[in-house]
Parts: sequence; C-alpha cells; structure tokens
Amino acid sequence: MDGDALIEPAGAANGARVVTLRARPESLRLAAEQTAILVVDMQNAYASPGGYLDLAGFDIAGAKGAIDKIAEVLTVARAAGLPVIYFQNGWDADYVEAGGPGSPNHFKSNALKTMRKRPELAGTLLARGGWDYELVEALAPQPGDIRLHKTRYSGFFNSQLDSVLRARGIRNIVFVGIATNVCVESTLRDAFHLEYFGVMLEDATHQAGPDFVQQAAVYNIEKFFGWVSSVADFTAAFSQLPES
Ligand SMILES: C/C(=C/NC(N)=O)C(=O)O
Repeated sequence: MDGDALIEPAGAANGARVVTLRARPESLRLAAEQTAILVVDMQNAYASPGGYLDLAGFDIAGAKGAIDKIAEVLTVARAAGLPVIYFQNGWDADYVEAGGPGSPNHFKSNALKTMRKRPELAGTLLARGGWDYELVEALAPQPGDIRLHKTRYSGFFNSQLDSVLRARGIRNIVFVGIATNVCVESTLRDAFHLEYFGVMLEDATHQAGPDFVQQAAVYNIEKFFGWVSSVADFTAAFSQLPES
C-alpha cells in the first residue's frame, strides 16, 4: 500500500455517507450513495461441481470460499443500502447469442468447445433456462437486487449495465465473482475506460486457470485499472454506516 495515500472520487453530494476503504495501491474515500456491488457470474456454470468450468477441466476448488465471502459482502452491502447487481453470463437456448462461426466467441468459448467435444452435453452449458446458467443457491438474489444478462466476458458489452449505473448515480463499483481473470477483469477494465472507479475484493473472487492468473489479474487491476481490497476491509468500512 502506498503509505497514507487516499483517493477521493470527485462529485459526492453534500450529506453523502462517506467511508474510507482500505485498498491497494491507495485507500479510497467512497460515498455509499455512489457505490454498487457487482456480483459477476456466480452461476452453477462457474462455481458448482458438474458446472461448465468443472466439466471443462478447470479447478473450481476455490469457488466455495468465494461463495462464502460474497455472502458476507452482500449482507453488509444490503444493510448499508448499496445496490446489488448480479450478472449471469450465457446465451439463449438455441445459442444464437453465442454468435456462430462468424464470431471469435464460437472458437474461444470453452463452454462451446466442451459441448462440441462432448455432444452429450449439447444444449446444457450456459443456456438460459438451464441449471448451469442459474445463480448458485447460496447467493440467491433478494427483493430489490438487480439481475442482468450478458453474452460476452465484459459486463459492459451489449448489456444494460452502464444505463443501470448512470441512472442511480453510481461512480464506484465493488467487484466480486468468478472468474477473476476473465469476466471480472474484463468488466473492471471497461469500467475504467468508462470513468468508473473499480475495486475488486480479491478474496471474494476465484480464477479460471492456474494460481498465477489470479496474481496477474490482481497485479493488472492494482497497477493499471483500479484498486484491490478484501472482504474484511470492505466490512470494516461499510458496516460502520447507519442502516439505510
Ligand atoms: C472462462 C469463462 C469465464 N467466464 C467468467 N464468468 O469469467 C467463460 O465464460 O468461458
């Protein structure tokens, strides 16, 4: 951490409930009214045994820990009145949204590749309406939470996210979810380009791939695109706020 350095996003209204969140490389002064939680793709596909990542051969052992940490974050966030936005990644049941052979997604998506390799799985992975696409039970949305759908790794691409955030005056996005190095990092990078302040709670994420990709994503975010914090620091900051 960079000593006492503190970043304060401009534009908090008078009377805003402001907290200091310990983060790297600098701590952040955040107005609760301008801060939202983004829960990235906590679906059976990414976090449950028998889901897409597991079937495709990725190690999902760390997913359970991420689920538990995200549950802690959501309890604190809801009590503080922060909007909670869930993303679900995938496509329609006929995979029209996956793009077909004219799209690089057709060739790069490991879900599509796994289904081509194992035809018995055809139609099951990341298809809206199926178990794989559903959010894990332990993180079921609560009344008032927002659910958004996306079809590519970045949550800003062809989705309602930017409108939903701007309509609520959100400037700061706290990221949790799976996978750190794919959809979390892609969305946080786009957030940076759209002038949002992105903070990832690293212990509430899990990567797709070896440990070094988690470390690389943390490095990229801390060094270039945003800030990195922890669930304990988030809790310490936001649980001080009076219930909204
Ligand atoms: C590998 C992968 C990651 N998705 C995500 N939610 O980060 C995929 O969707 O294929």
